[in-house]
Amino acid sequence: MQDSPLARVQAALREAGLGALWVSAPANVQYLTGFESPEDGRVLVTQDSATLYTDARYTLQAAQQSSVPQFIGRPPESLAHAAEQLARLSAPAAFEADALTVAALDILRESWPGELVPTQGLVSGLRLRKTPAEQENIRTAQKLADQVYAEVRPLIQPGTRELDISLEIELRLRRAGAAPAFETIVASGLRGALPHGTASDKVIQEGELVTVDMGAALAGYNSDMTRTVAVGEVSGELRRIYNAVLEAEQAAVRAVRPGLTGRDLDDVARQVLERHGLAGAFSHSLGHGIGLEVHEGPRLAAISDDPIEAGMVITIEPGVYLPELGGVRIEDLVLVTETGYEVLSQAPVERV
Ligand SMILES: CSCC[C@H](N)C(=O)N1CCC[C@H]1C(=O)O
Repeated sequence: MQDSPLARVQAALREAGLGALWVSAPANVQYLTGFESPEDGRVLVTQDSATLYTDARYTLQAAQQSSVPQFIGRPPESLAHAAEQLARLSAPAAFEADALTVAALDILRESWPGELVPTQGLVSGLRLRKTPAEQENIRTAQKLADQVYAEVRPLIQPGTRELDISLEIELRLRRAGAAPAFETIVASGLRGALPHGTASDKVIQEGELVTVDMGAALAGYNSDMTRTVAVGEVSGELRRIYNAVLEAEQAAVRAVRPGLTGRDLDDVARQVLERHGLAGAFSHSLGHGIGLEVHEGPRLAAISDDPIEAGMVITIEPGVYLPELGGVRIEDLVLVTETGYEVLSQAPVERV
């Protein structure tokens, strides 16, 4: 309890001179309570209590899953209940500025007494470094993704539609009790130049590269991995960009250790691609943290000062996208350890 996420938020409230925090970001609601339908939940955390607010569709589920007491009801009753708690406080209450619409804030201001101040990162900052239990959840999700990828890899053949690859992946994830962490990306041939090229009805052809970007969501935690594979013999230019991306990816993975920033790692990959004359075609950032959300801190980007710390789980995913030729992305899921890194994604990276 002493070091639970809730206890740490309460300590942060005391330190910041805040009486309470209204938590509305779904991942933060789940992190603090264990409630697995967090889009329909909010939490009021005070310095010495916490209440999960949800509605009657979740009475039983919330009782089973939530580690904090529940109030079952909708606004205005739920907000009136929270107002009673807030009326007892002498310090201002805070809300999550990055997870509340202007309209929702207006309703809170009309419903509650006292000052309401914006905060950012109070809970999501705690989520950056994963506990051993969270690491295990992500590891398990990735193991399943590796297994599903291995089962589906033989289907990536001339004559198969991209859609049929993604359907197979998603069906197998669901059969195993998981869900796709995001809409599976299967981008073949020229479509490979689309970084978010979700599967289409395009038929895969001999001589194409196919990028598969997939993740499993299991027990609330997500995995994320990309492999690009060749179907038959590919052109020399496709082979060149594939090997450049692979070199960039491996260099960045090997550089991972605590003490760097997200920018340092992004630089490592970008410099390799620069040497190959391909940095201009690397149109996104190197990677991101992952956990209860697919995209969370730290950012691994040219503009990111985010520190890399032990316990973080990050993706390393450089890509090169050339509209006249296609594209390549290779992505591993990496745990930052005290001394360096551990690669969690085990699906083979193929030679092209
Ligand atoms: C829609 S989720 C995409 C998952 C993917 N692995 C990913 O994070 N990216 C693919 C292109 C870059 C990066 C991103 O920032 O979206």
